[in-house]
Amino acid sequence: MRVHQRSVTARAPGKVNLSLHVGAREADGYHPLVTVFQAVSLVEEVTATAAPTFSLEVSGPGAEHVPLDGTNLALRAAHALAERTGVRLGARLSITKGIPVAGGMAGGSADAAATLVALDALWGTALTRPELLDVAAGLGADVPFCLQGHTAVGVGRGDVLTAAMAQGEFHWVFALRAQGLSTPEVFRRFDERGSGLADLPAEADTALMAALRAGDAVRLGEALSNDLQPAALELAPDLAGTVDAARAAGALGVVVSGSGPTVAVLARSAAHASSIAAALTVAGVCASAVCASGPVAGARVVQEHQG
Ligand SMILES: C[C@@](CO)(OP(=O)(O)O)[C@H](O)COP(=O)(O)OP(=O)(O)OC[C@H]1O[C@@H](n2ccc(N)nc2=O)[C@H](O)[C@@H]1O
Ligand SMILES: Nc1ncnc2c1ncn2[C@@H]1O[C@H](COP(=O)(O)OP(=O)(O)O)[C@@H](O)[C@H]1O
Repeated sequence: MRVHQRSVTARAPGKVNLSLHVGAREADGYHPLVTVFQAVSLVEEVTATAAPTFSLEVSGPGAEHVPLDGTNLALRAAHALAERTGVRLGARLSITKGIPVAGGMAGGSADAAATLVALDALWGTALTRPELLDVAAGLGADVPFCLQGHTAVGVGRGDVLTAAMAQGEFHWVFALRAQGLSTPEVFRRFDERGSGLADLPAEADTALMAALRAGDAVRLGEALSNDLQPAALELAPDLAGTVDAARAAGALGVVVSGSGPTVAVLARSAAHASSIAAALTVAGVCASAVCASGPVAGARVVQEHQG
């Protein structure tokens, strides 16, 4: 007889940094940031099933590049939640990837955020949002935003969040690169270039925040920026061709997402995004081009099975 265990499935979004200002490296190795995140409709799903010990399986695009050992962010999230709550239970975690691995879109962080939400429900630990955000911040700079979703300004390491006023739906094309970029390596190249010496702004760009409040995609496209982009382009010079091709295809704005190498391309509408994606694919300037929209909600439970 097959025994069905109780399980909970949670979904968490990837992100694009609409602007990313980076200051000089601090003693702890991290860089202070002023960034505006937008959560987008490329998502990860994590199913947590009751089990006496922890185990992990990963499927979907790029799954073969995801570590299955204790460094996996989903497993780290599970252990962090168990420690925080004193729970002595395990879980079988099954991740379905929809966010490019090592793509600058916070795929691993989304797995961690989805795992926290799924296990909080499965184990009945019922942490408050601030408590979950606190556990998330201990796992990585992007994890709190994957939990929160929508559009937000991030300062500190990018983990101190304030929700941003935004209206409307924005249409994106994400040009994916076959090989990812390592976030620490991009920050290292940023340091070598001496790029972090300019003063960090006190707050997020006024023009960008106004464009979000107005739901104005044209002005948002003009306001996109990323201090890590020159370092990412040095490490992956082929990205310059992707950026140029997206501009030539009529994009409202083009920016490397986070530490790259995914190139985020803002379009006027869903149909415009499809035509830009087709143009990038035909031009052969990326491994694939996927359409998505934002903002979307943060990590949340989407299904529960009672077992
Ligand atoms: C660059 C950004 C922009 O949103 O995103 P990604 O491109 O990774 O998606 C983030 O700052 C990345 O966040 P995340 O990937 O969660 O970083 P973590 O795991 O905490 O840190 C990985 C490494 O990145 C560097 N790091 C990260 C954040 C930060 N504010 N300063 C840093 O210098 C450090 O070298 C750190 O050891
Ligand atoms: N659950 C996970 N999914 C993807 N990558 C993970 C995961 N856990 C740990 N990693 C490691 O984190 C690195 C960064 O991956 P990812 O979060 O996808 O990209 P980025 O930090 O560029 O947004 C990967 O190369 C991988 O070694």
